[in-house]
Amino acid sequence: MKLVHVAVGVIIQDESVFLTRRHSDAHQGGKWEFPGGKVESEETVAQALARELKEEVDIDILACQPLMEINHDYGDKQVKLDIFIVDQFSGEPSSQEGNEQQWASISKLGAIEFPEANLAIVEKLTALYA
Ligand SMILES: Nc1nc2c([nH]c(=O)n2[C@H]2C[C@H](O)[C@@H](COP(=O)(O)OP(=O)(O)OP(=O)(O)O)O2)c(=O)[nH]1
Ligand SMILES: [Mg+2]
Repeated sequence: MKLVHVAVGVIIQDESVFLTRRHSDAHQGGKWEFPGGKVESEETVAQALARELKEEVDIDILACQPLMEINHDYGDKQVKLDIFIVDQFSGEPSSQEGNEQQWASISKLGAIEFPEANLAIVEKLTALYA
């Protein structure tokens, strides 16, 4: 089974979070996600998070805090998500890879289609911020 370690950034501003939509042909395609991606072998999780958020949404992280870690088995792929709250950054997040994007109110995250592993993230964000 393929195991992937993923750094994930919950970019928060004014009680909303920044989401991008996964390409339809990607794993979990078409679903909304928090920007992020695979931790490369020579990187720390923090380095991977900074690199992915720069590449995918063109922001520089000024401060982040660990939120939670989720291990999830999709059947075809096992993921370990290392999730961080990113509440201080420079630049305005904007999808660099042509994906759809949106700022979504934390109180309305329950209505958005995420990959299954994200359910626990939505629950925690709702409890903390909504
Ligand atoms: N970025 C991100 N990935 C998520 C979330 N929820 C979730 O299950 N995943 C899964 C989907 C993918 O299997 C994996 C992320 O891997 P990825 O393929 O997007 O990694 P990457 O950005 O490095 O992209 P690439 O190497 O394929 O170009 O984690 C989420 O909220 N954000
Ligand atoms: Mg990615």
